[in-house]
Amino acid sequence: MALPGVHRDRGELRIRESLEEICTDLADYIADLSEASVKERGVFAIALSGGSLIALMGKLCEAPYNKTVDWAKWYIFWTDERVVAKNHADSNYKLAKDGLLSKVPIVPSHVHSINDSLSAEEAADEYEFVIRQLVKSRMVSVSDISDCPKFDLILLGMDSDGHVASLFPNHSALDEKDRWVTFITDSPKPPPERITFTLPVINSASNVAVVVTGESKAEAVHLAIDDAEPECPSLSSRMVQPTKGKLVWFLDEPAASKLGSVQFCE
Ligand SMILES: O=C1O[C@H](COP(=O)(O)O)[C@@H](O)[C@H](O)[C@H]1O
Repeated sequence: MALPGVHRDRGELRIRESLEEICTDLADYIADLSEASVKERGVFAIALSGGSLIALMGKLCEAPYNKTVDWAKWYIFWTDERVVAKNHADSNYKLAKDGLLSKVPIVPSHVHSINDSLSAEEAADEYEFVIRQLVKSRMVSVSDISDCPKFDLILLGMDSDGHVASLFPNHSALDEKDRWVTFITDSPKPPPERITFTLPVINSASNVAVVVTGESKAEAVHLAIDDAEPECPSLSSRMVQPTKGKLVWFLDEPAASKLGSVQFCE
């Protein structure tokens, strides 16, 4: 059963009973945004996360999406990446390639992953430079408020600690306001070295979707969406507040099970 609604100032909540429903709704959502962006701009600039998200995007590899989405117009980026070889089991690029990109007709030169031969700091700097070039060429739009890149869609997962991308609780990376891409070398979740979009970039997107499933994440979903609690850690998931863009949460019922008295706006 779908429980659509808009949580006051925390975006649209799409709570679904089954993973099957989430996968279908997510595929429709992405396909619709892709069509609208291609119609408006001629391209679709999408940033992927790793983790459970890629499997939840699996419907896009099937009919009708595999034949109806204009894949050649997609430009693909990562919201975060582990600083490991691209063929390493921990690589978000490998996860997406194996689970999605190898199954749809993406243009290889439109796939922008990090240079895995560099240090974390160098990889972050170079990734930001690549994005800056694509903003200059208007392949990626630019926010008229923050001068940050305005991705057409940023897809986030959220771990049970409430982090999105590689922006971990109480980490100094949460405070980064100037860089578009930063790096960490002390990730509490292995591997330790990662690059990540910063919050100004995430919050400059035209659309942000946070896709969260499973009861293990219910407390983090509550902390991310419901009214702030005293002593709540600094959670990047709570700081996802697009300046002008639209925020949508895709939740299964177990992940949404601890949401408080959600004030749905009609
Ligand atoms: O380490 C990471 O974790 C998050 C969440 O993963 P999930 O499996 O709990 O959905 C992921 O979004 C991020 O890209 C990844 O680097």
